[in-house]
Amino acid sequence: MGYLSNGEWLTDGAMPSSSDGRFVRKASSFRNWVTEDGAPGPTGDGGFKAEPGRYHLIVSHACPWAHRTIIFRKLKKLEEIVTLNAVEPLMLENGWTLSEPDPVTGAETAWQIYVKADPNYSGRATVPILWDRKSRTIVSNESAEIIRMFNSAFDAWGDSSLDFHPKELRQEIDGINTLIYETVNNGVYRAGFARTQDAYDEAVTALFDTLDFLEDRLSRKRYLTGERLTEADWRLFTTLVRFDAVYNGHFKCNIRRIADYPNLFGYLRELYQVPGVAETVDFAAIKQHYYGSHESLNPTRIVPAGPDIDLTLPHQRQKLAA
Ligand SMILES: N[C@@H](CCC(=O)N[C@@H](CS)C(=O)NCC(=O)O)C(=O)O
Repeated sequence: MGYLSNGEWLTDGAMPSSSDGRFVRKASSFRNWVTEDGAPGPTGDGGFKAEPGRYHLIVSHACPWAHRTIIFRKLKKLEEIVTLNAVEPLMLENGWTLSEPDPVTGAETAWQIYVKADPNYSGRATVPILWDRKSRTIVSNESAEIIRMFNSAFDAWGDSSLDFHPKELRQEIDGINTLIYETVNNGVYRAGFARTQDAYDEAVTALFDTLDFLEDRLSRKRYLTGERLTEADWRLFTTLVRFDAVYNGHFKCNIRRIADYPNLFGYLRELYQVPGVAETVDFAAIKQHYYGSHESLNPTRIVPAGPDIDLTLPHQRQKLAA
């Protein structure tokens, strides 16, 4: 995996891991916010006013972080408001690449977009990227914040009746997000990219402890915070939907499959069946990306055939409605 050093693309870097073999994810660096009136958000600089046709989202269909932003764009009905372009599934020596130059930025790779935004940029060239046509820069490369922008900043055009981060549930959502981020969303990567047995054991144990906890919670509640679908559910969904297809085998998260957990599996099917969501899930791209991009984990790059799992089967979660 390559990275940028002072605007130069280098490919001799190892994946980020600490000296004790633990995988460490770097914090995102563009942290501005699109807001209704252009005022600065909780972090970063102002000047990014919500306007139709002004912003452009670069995603990978394989990436669970980018997938959150694709789901929010879809469910909040922002497809005509924020344009989208997707990189190719494989991430090799040039990092994420586009099959043809991006019509908005002119870039052929994700790293070129970072250099256009900051000619001296140092760090990884990750997706998602939210690009501003007007100031020709990156607004944000942090999915957790892009989904908050999509949730409310564009309500003049999108579906303002949907709120995935309602005030009265914010504290609960933030709490569950933290647990799920550390042990599940990033936990699968900490297991898969561990360089030592101890680092792997620690990650896989914490991951399955949380899955067991969530299984119990979802036996009583229809969604993570109760009766209402929130941001926390969509953040969990993008990891769950990849789990049996890639994390179970490729990242060695194989104590159990999601299909072995009746409640988590029913919940996964229900979220998958929310209108519009299934079309955001590209299993071929997901499998090709993971099995084909990480040579150190899968040198043959052979993509396994399974699993044979049907997410369109009835979920029967209605019985949990109050
Ligand atoms: N914190 C970021 C993480 C994004 C991220 O790590 N994306 C991965 C793809 S799944 C990526 O682009 N990796 C490229 C690299 O690390 O070089 C977010 O949630 O937006």
